[in-house]
Amino acid sequence: MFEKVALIGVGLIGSSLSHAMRRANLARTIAASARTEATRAAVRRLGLADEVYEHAADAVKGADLVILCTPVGTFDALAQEIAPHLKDGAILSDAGSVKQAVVDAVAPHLPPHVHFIPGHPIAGTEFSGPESGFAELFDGRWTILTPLPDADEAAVAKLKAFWEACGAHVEIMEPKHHDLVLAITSHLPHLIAYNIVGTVADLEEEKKSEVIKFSASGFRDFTRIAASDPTMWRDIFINNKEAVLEILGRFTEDLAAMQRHIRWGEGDKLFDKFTRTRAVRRSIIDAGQESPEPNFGRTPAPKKD
Ligand SMILES: NC(=O)C1=CN([C@@H]2O[C@H](COP(=O)(O)OP(=O)(O)OC[C@H]3O[C@@H](n4cnc5c(N)ncnc54)[C@H](O)[C@@H]3O)[C@@H](O)[C@H]2O)C=CC1
Ligand SMILES: O=C(O)C(=O)Cc1ccc(O)cc1
Repeated sequence: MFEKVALIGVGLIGSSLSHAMRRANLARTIAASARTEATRAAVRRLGLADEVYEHAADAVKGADLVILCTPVGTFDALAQEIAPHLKDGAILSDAGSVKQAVVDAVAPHLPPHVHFIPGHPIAGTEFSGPESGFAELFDGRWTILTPLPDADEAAVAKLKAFWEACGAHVEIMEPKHHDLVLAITSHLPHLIAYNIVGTVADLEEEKKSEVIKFSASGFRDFTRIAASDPTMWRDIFINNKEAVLEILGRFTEDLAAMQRHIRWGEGDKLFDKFTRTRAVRRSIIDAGQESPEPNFGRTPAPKKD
């Protein structure tokens, strides 16, 4: 599909993209850039790229498709660095979890001959780094593309075909709409997990060890999410401030209502709420968005010897 694809950053998403591209034979050459020698050594050892560079500017030379796979807070500087080196007609995309801030950070640096089409695979795990990726990560999951209004249709179609060949379903959205949807479905749950596990982390030692000893699966599920990469999630909240604060406002109102129901013994109100939430779970399962196998698509494939 592409002569040369450049992956900037080879963590969970970059390495999974490499595996998915190899699986479907989507690139004749995969180039990658990674800042540290340790990551570059892992990339070579795992065969994740044919060309490995320290600097993004070197990796993008001659690439038909470039995908930024680093935390979103790095995109502004990276776009500045690579802009002069991008090939005529190259597609530049990304995997960042927020979209309007990415458009604002990247687009101003780009020359007109580059097709910038932001993207976001709604697939991941709490693991990071080049060893954590696997080819099946995107299978049956959504990737959202947020092209600008004047985007080249052929380039959008090509990037869509690329993600489909990586196993994903593709949807096109406005960046701001994406950010609001993801604030609800992904960013708020992560914030809640960081908060609940943070509350436990701040308990005095004796209580904390009891929580760990007797932790039920509900709390364990939160610890999985709260183990996600701190840099990545710091950048997501800082760059999706408006939508996260909007949805957090609603969340705190609903939480206060539940607090009231408990205080006043309004069991019927709690029962109604829990009945409605159960229906949401049901509809996710019916829509095929949750596999019967626990944590499918969120845990890495077993390591091969
Ligand atoms: N982890 C997840 O579940 C998902 C993450 N994303 C998005 O994909 C992007 C990548 O995330 P992951 O692969 O999970 O992260 P990761 O932490 O596994 O990998 C990121 C890589 O970028 C490198 N990096 C960091 N700063 C850099 C810089 N200034 N210049 C060059 N390289 C730098 C890191 O060393 C690391 O190798 C993020 O923007 C994230 O929001 C999207 C969907 C799911
Ligand atoms: O591991 C989980 O539960 C996730 O929610 C993974 C994830 C993290 C960030 C994204 O932008 C998309 C998916």
